[in-house]
Amino acid sequence: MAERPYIVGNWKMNGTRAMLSEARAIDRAAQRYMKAEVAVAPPYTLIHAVHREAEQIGIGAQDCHAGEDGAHTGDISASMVADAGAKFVILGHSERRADHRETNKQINAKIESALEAGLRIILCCGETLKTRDEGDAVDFVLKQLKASLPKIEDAAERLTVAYEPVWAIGTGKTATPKDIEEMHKAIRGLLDETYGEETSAQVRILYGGSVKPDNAKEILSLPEVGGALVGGASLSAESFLGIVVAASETEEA
Ligand SMILES: O=C(CO)COP(=O)(O)O
Repeated sequence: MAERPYIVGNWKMNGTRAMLSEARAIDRAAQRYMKAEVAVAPPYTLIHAVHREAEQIGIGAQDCHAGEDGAHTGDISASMVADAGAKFVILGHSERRADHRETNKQINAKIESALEAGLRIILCCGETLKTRDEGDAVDFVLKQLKASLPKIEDAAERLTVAYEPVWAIGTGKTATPKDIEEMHKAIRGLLDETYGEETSAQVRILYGGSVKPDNAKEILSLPEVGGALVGGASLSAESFLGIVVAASETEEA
């Protein structure tokens, strides 16, 4: 794959200003591993501060509202996160779908709004264990994506898809290489169908779900895996950088 592997830390609802030293350490070390593209998505409260610390890594948000501004107490718009220094936004994470009942339609509206604000998008998808056990994982994920993918031929280079099986998030369980490969190939097929092969080739597909330094190399070497979306292991510079190192070693694979 021509593009550098994309390693993104999703800090979720973790981090106070004490975490800024971790962000600084990640940023300084990332300058030595230029074969990987490294980014973190801190909570809203830290976006601006991490942005000020960072010279190398990309900074993103974990969500945004679909509207531009107005009476939406507690919400943050795409242009507001961009103003704080975010260059991308994670949308459709399974924790948002579960905790806030976000639908594919709402996620699609957020994507359009974020693209409008000039942000890059990481669109998450993934099945529950029940769906996988019923043999419907691929169909389910493709349906999620079909309903939320933006109509954006010209913005494809700003789109990344992240496959995150719900049952692998924060559980220490990872999907098998065979399952990851099967799902990523199916997602690529859908992207080819939706945007055409040339445009689809610009969209990276990340894997997320218990990625750690000791399994990163195997996962990142799989066909169609263009990087990783990392939760727990992104909260310390040491473990996150272990994944960045693995990514920079697998780049030629
Ligand atoms: O949800 C995830 C990243 O968005 C994955 O989380 P974990 O790496 O903690 O399993």
